[in-house]
Amino acid sequence: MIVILVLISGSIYAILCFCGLNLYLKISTCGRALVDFAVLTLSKYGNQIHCLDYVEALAKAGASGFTFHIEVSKDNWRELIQSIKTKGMRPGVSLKPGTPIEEVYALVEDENPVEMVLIMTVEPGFGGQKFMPEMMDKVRALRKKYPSLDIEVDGGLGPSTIEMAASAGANCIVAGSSIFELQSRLKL
Ligand SMILES: O=C(CO)[C@H](O)[C@H](O)COP(=O)(O)O
Repeated sequence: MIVILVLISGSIYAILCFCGLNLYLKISTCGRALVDFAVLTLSKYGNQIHCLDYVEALAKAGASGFTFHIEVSKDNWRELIQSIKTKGMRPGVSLKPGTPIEEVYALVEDENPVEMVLIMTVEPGFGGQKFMPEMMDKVRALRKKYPSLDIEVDGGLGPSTIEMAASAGANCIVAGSSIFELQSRLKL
């Protein structure tokens, strides 16, 4: 297993890579510990991932949010949301670029709903990919339907794309390369 930990301006980013699976932990220390966790289905092992297996460990580690991919949770998302909430974490659902936005509506409208939707604006796998502007249709559809929902976008976000995402209705972004590249430029 490879673990990469990076500290920038008080925020810790961790990436764990093992068995063909990448686990991304975003840890922010603004006020209280905040850890968002996403199981990304990038490899041939993707369909064998059981998100439920990770809930307890992440809660024990201090996570306050747990985001799972709908593509690997179609059969058990209700159980997963319940388990995440029982452990005191905030449930979120993520979807890959090829997954229609309609697939998350049931999770947002359920009596025990997710509290955040993460729209991948690149294929899950690695940083440095090109932002997919066509994903903004999903953001717009979601924002129109759910005015107060937290909508996060992840992939290729930076100074040239953030405005597109914000005006489509996203209120949270994940930025990797644009921050790290800036850091390296500042060190030169
Ligand atoms: O998790 C990802 C891909 O799987 C993200 O796209 C990544 O963490 C953000 O990086 P970047 O800003 O370089 O696109």
